[in-house]
Amino acid sequence: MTKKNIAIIGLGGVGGYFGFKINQFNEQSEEHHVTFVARNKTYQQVKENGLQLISSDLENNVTRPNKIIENISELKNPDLILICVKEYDLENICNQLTGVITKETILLPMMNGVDIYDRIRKIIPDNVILPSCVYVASHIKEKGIVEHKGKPGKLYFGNDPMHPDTDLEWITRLLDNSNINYTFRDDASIDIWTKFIFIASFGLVSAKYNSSIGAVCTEPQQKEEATEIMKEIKLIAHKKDIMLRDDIIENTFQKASTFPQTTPTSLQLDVNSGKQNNELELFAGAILKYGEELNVKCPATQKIYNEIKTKLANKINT
Ligand SMILES: NC(=O)C1=CN([C@@H]2O[C@H](COP(=O)(O)OP(=O)(O)OC[C@H]3O[C@@H](n4cnc5c(N)ncnc54)[C@H](OP(=O)(O)O)[C@@H]3O)[C@@H](O)[C@H]2O)C=CC1
Ligand SMILES: CC(C)(CO)C(=O)C(=O)O
Repeated sequence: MTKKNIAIIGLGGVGGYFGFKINQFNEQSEEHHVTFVARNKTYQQVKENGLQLISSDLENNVTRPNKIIENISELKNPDLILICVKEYDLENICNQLTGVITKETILLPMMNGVDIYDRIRKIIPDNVILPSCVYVASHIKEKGIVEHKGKPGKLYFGNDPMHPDTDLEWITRLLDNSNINYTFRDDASIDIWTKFIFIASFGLVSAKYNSSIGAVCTEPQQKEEATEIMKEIKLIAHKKDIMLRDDIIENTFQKASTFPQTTPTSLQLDVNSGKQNNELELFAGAILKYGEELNVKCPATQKIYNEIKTKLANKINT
């Protein structure tokens, strides 16, 4: 097989975990050419010292890519691009990508959210985009150093509904070789909504209370609020013909209880540190938008959205 050009954009919790694993395999096999795209301090740090991943999964926790660049415009003929950024950076990344992708470039966004495919498709009309979601508890410890806790990360991804016959064999082989746990399906939409029901409800409630995944599972008031948000998302999914399992809510709490109790969510960390760039719109904003379009009332989401907005505004003023 000819060498493929693989790019990982964003070396945070997700890119620093999945990108690390792909690069570590490639460092030994030299099968492909891997480029990391990072900016500012992360770029400097990884260029000088490599990317570091602290994880009990690993023996060797530093990896160096074939190339590290600061600007997407320096990418050359990419075959596969992993987009591992927060949602508020997505459009900016996609606009830059329009200048460097070829007809063959495949995009794999590794992000939370149920509207990511559509948002990329608006800017990049023809390329293959693989809908996906990921489970991993990992975060930036310092720029260029990512810490992973708990179970190995897992990727769910599926065919592009616009290009269902694309041959993805080389990508699944790459994931196998990189020891990445994944499930591939023809249609990944149920997996994506299943992740969304978890992360939107847990993210919003943990952000409001500055609590953890464990507290949302066990504190009665937090559990009740998360349950009400999940019910609203379930109704929306149903109206969109996404048939989530009947016991999705119990199942979500059950799955959440397998995370280390103190695991934070990134919305919680961002809101409580007063970060105005955060994924509130990706979660509550999207639920409210779908609710309005599909005539589903979402009082629980509306209430918590307002409360978090107020909390953020107070953080600016203090
Ligand atoms: N972390 C987790 O455990 C999980 C996260 N997710 C989801 O995955 C997505 C990614 O999250 P996560 O990895 O945590 O986010 P992080 O904030 O940890 O990492 C994103 C990285 O992207 C970088 N970045 C943004 N724009 C550019 C650019 N133009 N060029 C180079 N680098 C860029 C940021 O740089 P800088 O540091 O300079 O801002 C940052 O390092 C989100 O949608 C999140 O909700 C899903 C499952 C688990
Ligand atoms: C485990 C957790 C909550 C880590 O932040 C996650 O899966 C996410 O943020 O999407």
